[in-house]
Amino acid sequence: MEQEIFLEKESEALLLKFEQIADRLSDKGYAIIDNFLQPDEVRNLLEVLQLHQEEGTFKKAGIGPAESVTVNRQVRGDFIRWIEPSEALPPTQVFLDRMHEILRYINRTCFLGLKDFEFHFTVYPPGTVYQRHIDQFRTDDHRRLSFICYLNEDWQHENGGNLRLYLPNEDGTEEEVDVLPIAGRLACFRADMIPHEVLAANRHRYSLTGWMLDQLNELTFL
Ligand SMILES: O=C(O)CCC(=O)C(=O)O
Ligand SMILES: [Fe+2]
Repeated sequence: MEQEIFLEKESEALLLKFEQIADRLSDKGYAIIDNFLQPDEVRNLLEVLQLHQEEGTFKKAGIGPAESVTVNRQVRGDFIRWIEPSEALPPTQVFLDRMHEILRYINRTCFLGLKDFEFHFTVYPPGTVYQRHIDQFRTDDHRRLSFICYLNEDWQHENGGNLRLYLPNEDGTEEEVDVLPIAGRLACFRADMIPHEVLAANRHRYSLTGWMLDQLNELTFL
């Protein structure tokens, strides 16, 4: 009985978060939601991330075949490990299920016609950055919304590593919003509209990064 009441409260709280995501995305083009992941979910996902590190399945992230490795490293210093849903470990599956729920909620409320998503685990070693960019960099790109969930326990301002969003004003100027990558926090934004960058941190910076797509995932490589 108590468990049921607890679950009800949990799903109410989650629904409230989905509402906030949808409202803020349509209103301002971005949303920052705290406690999107509970501390135990963060811990479990960190364990999976560590497991993937031990397996050696993280790869240096790329920015396109034309770039040289050195240029690439200056532009983007993270290591990534794509999630294959059919092979996801239980904590990752819980996370993917939540993303499915969000996708359905956003489609009901925002009419974006989202069809699928893709996510990877991400590690930024100390001192690495991702320079200013937009996630939907080509017109035939199917990324509509960017989602980042941070997994950094006990992260302080002194640790750096902010996500910096550049919000376009109507008069052509920009407003900067800095987001500290604290555990459980979700940052999401319009992939086609909002330039952003990752600033250097003095600790390893862990996250799950992904995109809501307007086409089924397996087709995006065609
Ligand atoms: O980790 C972040 O805060 C943002 C990552 C990012 O911009 C990207 O992977 O495209
Ligand atoms: Fe990005």
